[in-house]
Order: sequence, then structure tokens, then C-alpha cells
Amino acid sequence: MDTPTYDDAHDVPAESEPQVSTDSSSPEMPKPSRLDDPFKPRVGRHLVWKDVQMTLKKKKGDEPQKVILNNVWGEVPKGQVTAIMGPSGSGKTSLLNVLAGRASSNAQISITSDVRLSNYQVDPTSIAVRKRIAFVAQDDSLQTTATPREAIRFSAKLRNPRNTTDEDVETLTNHMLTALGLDQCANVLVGGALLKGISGGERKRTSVGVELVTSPTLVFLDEPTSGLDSFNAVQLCELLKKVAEAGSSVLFTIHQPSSEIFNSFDRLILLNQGRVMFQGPVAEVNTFFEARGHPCPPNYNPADWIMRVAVTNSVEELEQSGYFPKDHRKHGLPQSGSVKEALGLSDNPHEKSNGHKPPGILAQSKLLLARELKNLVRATHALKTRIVMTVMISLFTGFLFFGVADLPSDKFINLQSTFGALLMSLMANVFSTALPSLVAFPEERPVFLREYSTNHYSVLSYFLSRLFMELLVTALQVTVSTMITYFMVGFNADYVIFWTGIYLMACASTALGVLIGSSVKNASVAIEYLPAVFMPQILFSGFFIPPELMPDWLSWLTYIMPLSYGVRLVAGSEFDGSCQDMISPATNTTMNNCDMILENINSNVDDFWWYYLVLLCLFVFFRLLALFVLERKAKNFY
Ligand SMILES: Nc1ncnc2c1ncn2[C@@H]1O[C@H](COP(=O)(O)OP(=O)(O)OP(=O)(O)O)[C@@H](O)[C@H]1O
Repeated sequence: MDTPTYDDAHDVPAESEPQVSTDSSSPEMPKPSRLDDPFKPRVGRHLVWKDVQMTLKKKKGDEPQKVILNNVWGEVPKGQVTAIMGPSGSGKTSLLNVLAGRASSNAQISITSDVRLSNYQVDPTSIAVRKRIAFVAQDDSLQTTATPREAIRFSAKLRNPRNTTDEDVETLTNHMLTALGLDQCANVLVGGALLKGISGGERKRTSVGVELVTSPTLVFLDEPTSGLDSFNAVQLCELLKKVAEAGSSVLFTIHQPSSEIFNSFDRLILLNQGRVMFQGPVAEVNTFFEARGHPCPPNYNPADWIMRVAVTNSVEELEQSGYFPKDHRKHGLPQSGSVKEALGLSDNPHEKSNGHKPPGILAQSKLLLARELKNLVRATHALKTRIVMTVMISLFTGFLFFGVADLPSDKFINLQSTFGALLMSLMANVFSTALPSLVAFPEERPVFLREYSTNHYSVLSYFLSRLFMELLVTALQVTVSTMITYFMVGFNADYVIFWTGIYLMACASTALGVLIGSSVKNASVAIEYLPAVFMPQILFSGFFIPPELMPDWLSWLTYIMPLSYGVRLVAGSEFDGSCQDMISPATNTTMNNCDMILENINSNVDDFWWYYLVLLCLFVFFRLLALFVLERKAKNFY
């Protein structure tokens, strides 16, 4: 059999693929279709790649480089299903990740590739391209507190044109659930490690539904049939076939498919040790192997057979037999143009109309917030733990310092105890509000990155919805805490100043926690950074050592610590005018214990507005910095 070539493998000439016509009567344009049809026709894109090289960089000078992908070439014609097979470790996932822009060169790995979409050269790692690819990873990263119906509906609402009505979204969701065989578990929570939910196979199908509900042009899936029984695996492959028939280019990796599934593929890419052992139509597999001395025995699953040949023969033997065909396709010069042109968006008159655009930032934030609220109500254990801990710590503080603020102020020890109670209340609020924020983003990170990179919403919408939720939960927590300590300790501070001072300080500390949480990869690393949020606040807040006594190069830190402004506000309100002047027996001069405390912590009632403003600025500053970090991370990582 001849080596499959780019020219004969599909329906477009090698030099340049015809442009999608702007004439809506052209056969290239999808026919007008119902918005609620998940298999509505779409304009396909022909994906071609060559010279894909992925190498692990050398650690030591004399160590040989490990080549993960070696000159890999191939294509996914529009309207066809292409499967990548190969022994374990042959590079299937690596190839899929490179093509889907989920892998890029870094300190350990070097990746080079020539990827073309309808003969436009594209960089798959660019977020504009990634956002157009429906990608289902091996690990499902779904919101654990959503049901399959909600997960699919959420994706359909956010990723379909804004003129899609709620009724269309509902019908689309129902079609997708039925097509995936998810009707029976449609309203059961997805679940996760701490929450019992649907099965692994159902979770996998939900992930597929979340991606397919947008009628994508390019669909990439990493082992979509893993964890599925044979019936569901066949059903899923039939569904992918329908998606391809609608015009999409479908590419997925698969392990040991049954012969029924194998024969349903249009094309196959067989990788072996990072190289292309076979690439072409599935119908040609048997002839290709037969011509090289490995005819598939009768009644043998061809998928098992080719894997057996790949595993039981050395690469050298296979090479001598004529496997590992060279890439003889003629590509011609790539067309130059923007990503929009490569994706055919600039040619589609619908794309330009406002109604065709996906929902805007406000609509995205609203949907995200609704999901967050649902999450809060369903994952009550997290909220309950937070509130129970707050109540316990506040009660401890309340019992320990019970009524001390009502004791006579002429004894310094009484004032010292009241100041201690204030500090405890402030620090407890810093700890109990900032800690959950520190770990919240790393915990949500996989879901956020999947959704962001598949064009569900903007970073700003996500950020705004999280911000609103945190402000709400922090307010609840601070109210519970202050109600207990304020009345048990018997503070004399104005309650409004007491609450607002602690609340603003907690918000600013939370913002610092979010900044650190956004910068790290997972919750356990975030926990390691815990002292970085708390220790500087305690050390530099000015109540252990005033800024005047700190080394000059460190003293400025006092001015960016939320706790130091929180102390000045609540202690200012508590002690201002609370003590009577006394005559010092040692110096025979007038002294005022309350004024001494306020002087030590640099608190001045006339500057309260300034403390509020600084807390607000710190909150905004840390939040904006976190937004910037999140935006960069979201664009550069997956
Ligand atoms: N980031 C990485 N760092 C180090 N090695 C890597 C990295 N990515 C891939 N590899 C190595 O490259 C090889 C191919 O990995 P890949 O996951 O692509 O294989 P696969 O064919 O998908 O395997 P499986 O079928 O077992 O999932 C493996 O040996 C793997 O260890």
C-alpha cells in the first residue's frame, strides 16, 4: 500500500484550502439550523500537522535527550473521526496535548511543531485557538456540587450565542443528556472525593457533553472511552461520529477499542515510541499490515492485532518491514491571516452580529454567581465548618476575657487585658477568613482552568463572582464573631467601627490570601504559604514593636499590613476618652493610660477615615494584583 498522503487523504487541494465563502447559499456554509440541535451542521476545519517534536531537555551534559514525539505528522480532516492508538508511553496524550495547545516548551521540555488549520499556520498554545477547541482531558474536572444537567446547561448557556433562548438551552441540554445516556443520573450530583456522586463513566460522559453542547469545530478527547462499559463506549463513539458528520474534526486517543469501535473510526494514527507507525484511513490498515508481513488473522480484532505487532517487534524490525512511513504530503506555503481567519470566524456573517456573540461579562458573572451560591448551599460542610470554628474561637476569646473591658481603667493591667482581647478578636478574624480564601482558588483551579481555556467565561467574570461570594461569607463570619466577642468581653468601642474595622481588615487580608492562592498550583502548596500571610501581619503591625524601633529598611512594612490598621481603628474606638488622667507617682506628671496605648500603636481618632481608606486601597491593590496573576496563569498554563 502507498504511504497515505495529504493530497489523497481528504477532499481539499494541498496548496491551499478554499476559503469559506461569505455567500450563505454556498455549500460550505452550514444550512440554517435550530439552535437547540447539538448536531447542527457546522463549517469544518481541516487540521494538519508536521514536524511535531517533543524532547525532554538534558539534565546532565552526558545524559541522552529523551524524545517523546519524533517528527510526528498527521491530519484530522473535517467531518471525520480520527483515533490515536499506540502502546502505553508511545506519546498519544503528548501529541493530543501539543495539538490542543495544552503543552508548551518550558524548562524541562522543548516542543516544536507546524500546525495548520485549513492551511493557516496557527499556534495551538495561543489562547484564541485553545478557546475554539473542545477538549476533554483524561481527568474530569467538573464542579462537584453540580448535576450533569446543570454542568451541561451551564456550558450551553455560556458558550452558545447570546440569542439562544432559555428554552433552546433546555432542549439542547435534554438532547445531549439523552444522546449520552445520562437521563437517569441527570439530577444527581457529580460528586468527588468528599461527596458521593455519579459513577466515573457517567462523569466522563458529562465532561464530553459539556464540550459537545457548543457545536465545536474541533473536538479533542483524551481516552473518552476509559471507564466506560462496552455498550456505553460504543454509544459514545457513535455520538462522536454524529458530531463529525455534522462537520467537526474529531480526534481522540484510545486504548484497545473493540473491533466494532475500531471499524467506526475514519482514520487512525498509530504511534510507537513517539513515531508514526501508521497513519491513514482505517479501511487501509489491514492491507498496510498485510503488505509488511503481518496479516491480521481471521476473527481477530484488528485493534488488538496492530497493538500486538507494535509491542512484540522492535522498532528496527518494524522499520525494516516498511512501517513508519515518511511524510510525503505537499503542504505548500501556509496562508497568512489571523486566528479568526484560520478558524473561519471572519467569513461567517453570523459571527459579526451581536446576537451571535457569547454572553457578556455581566451575564457570565451572574451565571457564575448563581453556581457559587448553589455550591455554597450544597457543600454546606465547608460553610458549617467555617461558622462552627468562628463560634468556637469567639466563645473561647469571650470566656477568657469575659467582662474585662468593663473593669476600671485606672489599673493598667485591666487595659492591657482589654487590648489583648481586641488583638485576639482581630487575629482570629484574619486567620478564619484568609485561610479559606488562600486554599479556595487552588482547589477550584482545575475546574477554572478547564472552563477558562474552553471559553466558558473571562477571568474578570470569574473573579467578580468569587469576590462577591467572599465579601458575603466574610461579612457573615465577621458578624458572628463580633456579636459574640463584643458583648462577652464588654467592649466599649462603637460597634459600627468595631465591625467595619474588622470587616475591612479581614477583606484586605483575604485579598492577600487570594493573591497567594492564585499564584500557586495546589492547596497543599498554598497551605505552605500560610505563615507568609499571617506572620508579617503579626510582626509588623506595631503592637509588639513600634515602627520607630524597627530597622528602617523593614519599618515600611507596617504601612501595608491590614492588621495594623484594624488595630488602630478598633483600639482607637475602644480607648479614646475611656481613661481619666492620673498623676504618675514616679514623675509627678499627668498621664493617661488609654492615650499611652493609642500612642504606642500610632492610633489617632482624627485619622480614622485615613485608616479606612488605606484598608480599602490594600484590598483593591491585592485583588487587582491577584487578577493580574490569575489572568497570566490562565493564559499560560493548563
Ligand atoms: N512532562 C513530562 N515530563 C517527563 N516525561 C514526560 C512528560 N510528558 C510525557 N512524558 C513521557 O513521555 C512518554 C509518553 O507519554 P504519554 O503520556 O504521551 O504516553 P501515552 O501514549 O499517552 O501513554 P498511556 O497510554 O500510558 O497514557 C512517557 O514515557 C512519559 O513518561
